[in-house]
Amino acid sequence: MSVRQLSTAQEARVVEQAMAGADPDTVLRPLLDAGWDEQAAIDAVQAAVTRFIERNAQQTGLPLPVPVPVPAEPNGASVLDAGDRPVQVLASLMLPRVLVLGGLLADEECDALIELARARLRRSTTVDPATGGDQVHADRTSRGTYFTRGENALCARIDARIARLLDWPLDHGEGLQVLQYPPGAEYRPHHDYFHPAEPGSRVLLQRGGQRVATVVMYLNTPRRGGATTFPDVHMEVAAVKGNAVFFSYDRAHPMTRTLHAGAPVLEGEKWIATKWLRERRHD
Ligand SMILES: O=C(O)CCC(=O)C(=O)O
Ligand SMILES: [Fe+2]
Repeated sequence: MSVRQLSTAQEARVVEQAMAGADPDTVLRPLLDAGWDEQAAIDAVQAAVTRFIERNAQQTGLPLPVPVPVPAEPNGASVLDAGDRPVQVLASLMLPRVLVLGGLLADEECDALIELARARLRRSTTVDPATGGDQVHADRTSRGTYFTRGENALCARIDARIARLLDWPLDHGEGLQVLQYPPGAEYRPHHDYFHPAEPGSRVLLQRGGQRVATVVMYLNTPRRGGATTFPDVHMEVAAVKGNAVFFSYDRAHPMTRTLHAGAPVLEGEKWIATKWLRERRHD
């Protein structure tokens, strides 16, 4: 069976509706009413939207979007299944795509992760744009450590929980990074993707491709300060023990509005665990 094509007017309507965030049923309804077979209508709508995205990317010079984890639909379930634990959806934003999650970790898991990390903390580094190696940088005044994937039973459990929650293969995730921010420490605004133009990114991209999403888990509740902020949209996520913030970026570009920061810790300290998700297998 040949792929049925939309008329120019139908295609324009589909793109307009998709851009306005219409749900799939609304977009498909006029085609079904006009006698289209359901699968043919879905294929035609998908093809139209893909063509639009490609044209738009070409015209604007933007990179093409890649698939990212989609843990929740707009106005979907309030509680997500993470396999061994229910996780609450506390807030959701479409651009940037941000989900604030409640109860991703149990209190005891937060405490245990802190204790495992405490023994091996080092001053945090950032990626050296020239080489892709690590460098100590004033933008990042925390101390931290990395665990390899599944390094111990607790990390393995958290790695598996996140893979299940995000429906993203376990081996596409980097190992957990745990950070401690003492009072006054912060992580200034940055993107988590590797900047394509920087020479050092080549090395990092060879192993697993781009980062496409981040999960920042709060291992304690700082007395004051230490929110994760998204300056492009003036949003703050409060650091609350056991909660997490998920955000995804379908291309390595500021248009994703995923610029974010760890705001200064004003009183007490702040502990987080970060999981970055890659496009491909990260070994
Ligand atoms: O500390 C935070 O809230 C954000 C941490 C962060 O941006 C990162 O680890 O990449
Ligand atoms: Fe970050």
